[in-house]
Amino acid sequence: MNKLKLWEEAEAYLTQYHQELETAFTDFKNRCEAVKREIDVYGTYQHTYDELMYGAKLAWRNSNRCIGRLFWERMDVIDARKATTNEEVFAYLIDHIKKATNGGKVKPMITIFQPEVIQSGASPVKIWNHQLLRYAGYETDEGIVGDPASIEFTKVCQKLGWEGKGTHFDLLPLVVQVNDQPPKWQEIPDDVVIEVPIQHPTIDIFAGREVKWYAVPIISDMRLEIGGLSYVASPFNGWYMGTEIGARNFADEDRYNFLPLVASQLGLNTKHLSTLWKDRALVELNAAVLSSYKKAGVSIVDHHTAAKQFEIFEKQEAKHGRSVTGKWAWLIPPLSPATTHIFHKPYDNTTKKPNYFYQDRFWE
Ligand code: HEM
Ligand SMILES: N=C(Nc1cccc(CNC[C@@H]2CCCN2)c1)c1cccs1
Repeated sequence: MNKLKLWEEAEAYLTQYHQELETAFTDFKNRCEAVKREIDVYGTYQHTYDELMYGAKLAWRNSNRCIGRLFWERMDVIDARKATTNEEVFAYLIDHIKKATNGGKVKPMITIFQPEVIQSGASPVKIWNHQLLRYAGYETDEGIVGDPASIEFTKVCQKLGWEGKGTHFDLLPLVVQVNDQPPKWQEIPDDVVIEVPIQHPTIDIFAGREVKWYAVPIISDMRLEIGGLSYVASPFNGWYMGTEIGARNFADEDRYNFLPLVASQLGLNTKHLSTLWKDRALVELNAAVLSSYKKAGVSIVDHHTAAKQFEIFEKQEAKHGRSVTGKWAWLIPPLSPATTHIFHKPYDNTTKKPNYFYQDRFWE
């Protein structure tokens, strides 16, 4: 990005920042002058902590695929821009897992490392994980063990020297890279992770198998763009919506594929699709996920409540004269979508900035 483009992006963000926070006009003008000069001299600029914090929250508010945006203003923002070594990065990541887990009362949080260097496009800190907590996947002679979605990344970790136990629920190591040196990996200490045993309240739906899932989803491979600056390592978490686990991670045929087992434990006739055995199994599986998290005292939201919260978000935004953008196909939940208001209306999928974006995998 050249200096002029960067200034245009910076000015657009500073304008929104000062307008929404209703700061004094002179403060806005002085800040613009300072940033303009900084870009002119250094080819880049530094956000103040407040600009960084508000930008991360706006990026969440602008995330078209997110149903959880009602709480966009309530997020802890950790400034990790001074971290430069692998050890410092690992420490921030483990601290993030600990603080966000908060004993089960999950706190939305983001940890923001140094931005990409505008001139060279180099990124000083890279996180190779898709999520800080995720289970390994292995291809074995007896078939796939663990999470099929992790098979490729698990091989990368094994090439780096990591060895998993080979169970269906092996937490992958953290893999980070600084200044394009070779990546380093580190196991996550057991005591900072909460995992939830998944059981149905009344039926043995997994036929005695130990099934669990981790408490906190922490996305660590997206790029946070604020005012022209790209924070390529900015892991963020919320809490889970039950269907993510019960209707996708456990139900997809190319994930844990538990529906046939659950249906058979429910005594359903799986010979004909028309018996709706998949639908009955899905409901019991999702009920089991929600009741298990609740029993464990770990935050989770059901898809009906989440849709109601999103409706309040839409009304709140309208009251502030702001348009809500969204991606319909992602906002509707994968279970009983038409029972939510979202299904019955269109959404404008325009991309506003600041926002979170996909970026190329650092390990391919
Ligand atoms: C607080 C509770 C939250 C809930 C219940 C929630 C729920 C969800 C769900 C269900 C999805 C769809 C995920 C999928 O289908 O794979 C999603 C997507 C997304 N959420 Fe949220 N969210 C929450 C907080 C956050 C926070 C704190 C951020 C960032 C600061 C965020 C940013 C996003 C983004 C960027 C996506 C799209 C991801 C992609 O395109 O792969 N969400 N959210
Ligand atoms: N509840 C959450 N779920 C979530 C949010 C964003 C992205 C993801 C992972 N999405 C990718 C998966 C894999 C393909 C389709 N879904 C999960 C949150 C994760 C981080 C903050 S909220």
